[in-house]
Amino acid sequence: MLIDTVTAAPPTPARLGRLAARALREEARHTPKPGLVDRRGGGAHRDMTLPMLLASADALAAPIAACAAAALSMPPGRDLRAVIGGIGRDGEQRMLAATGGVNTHRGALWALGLLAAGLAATGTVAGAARFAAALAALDDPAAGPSGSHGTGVRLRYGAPGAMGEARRGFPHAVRVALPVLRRSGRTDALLASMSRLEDTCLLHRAGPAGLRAVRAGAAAVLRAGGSGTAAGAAAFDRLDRLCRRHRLSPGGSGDALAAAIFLDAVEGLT
Ligand SMILES: CC(C)(COP(=O)(O)OP(=O)(O)OC[C@H]1O[C@@H](n2cnc3c(N)ncnc32)[C@H](O[C@H]2O[C@H](COP(=O)(O)OP(=O)(O)OP(=O)(O)O)[C@@H](O)[C@H]2O)[C@@H]1O)[C@@H](O)C(=O)NCCC(=O)NCCS
Ligand SMILES: Nc1ncnc2[nH]cnc12
Repeated sequence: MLIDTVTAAPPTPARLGRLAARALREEARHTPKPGLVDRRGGGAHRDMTLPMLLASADALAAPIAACAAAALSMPPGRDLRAVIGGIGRDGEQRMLAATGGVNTHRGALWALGLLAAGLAATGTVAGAARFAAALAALDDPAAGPSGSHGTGVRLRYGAPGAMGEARRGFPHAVRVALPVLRRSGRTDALLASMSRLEDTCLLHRAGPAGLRAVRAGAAAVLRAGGSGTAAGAAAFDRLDRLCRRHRLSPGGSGDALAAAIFLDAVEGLT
């Protein structure tokens, strides 16, 4: 269920930044997560560690707070999109400085930055999703050509990726992961997103076949009753091994889980 009640007062931008960084740390520490960095190690990522993700999370508190502050200081529209684009690019540099050049949280900064802006401006999760979608629909006037993996995958497979997800109001964070998080916990929330998201991280690494295998593996765990049942735990183990063996990373779903943890924490304040 999407809650659309107005909070007494939305948290301040600084608090939203702290809550977002905490959500990113909690997502990083949550264990086990197939293919993702967790307390056991780097999963499918040879160049990431848990301490690196924690440092990256802390580096993003300030830019996410700045996105929220910007949304309070001007009406939604092209000027705000331009300001938030600048904050986002600066935030990406901070992330890269904290990680020695590794893209740990580009998608997460994008999602949590836009959602924090929407929470500051509207005070509700549903309002934040609409606000984020409307801002993402506007072109970023300063965006240069991007050689990102997401761009490559969009050109090759037509996958809408992180941009498409934002333009739809982050449905995998808001409508898929968040309700499952509340009902069944973080592991199943991650799996719910993995079973449905067209993750450009998976497409880039393993093409449509890799994406299909991960989606099917996550769906199998949920069909078996979730990670908390014996049959679900066995299916989870198979998925975990598959991701490690073939270096399959559901990075976009890691971001969706972090966003859901963030939204849940903000709603919990009211
Ligand atoms: C719009 C931007 C997000 C840029 O998007 P683009 O797709 O061009 O860029 P990417 O660098 O590919 O980053 C997008 C990240 O989003 C995650 N993601 C993937 N699929 C989806 C999806 N369907 N929906 C939502 N999010 C998705 C994903 O993050 C994870 O992947 C990380 C690692 O990815 P990668 O760099 O490809 O690395 P590896 O596979 O590990 O590479 P090798 O080691 O093999 O080399 C992972 O850890 C997750 O975090 C994608 O990475 C946006 O950034 C933008 O426009 N920014 C400009 C500034 C701005 O306007 N900001 C405003 C708000 S702050
Ligand atoms: N735990 C994690 N491991 C790798 N990439 C991620 N992106 C977001 N969370 C992640």
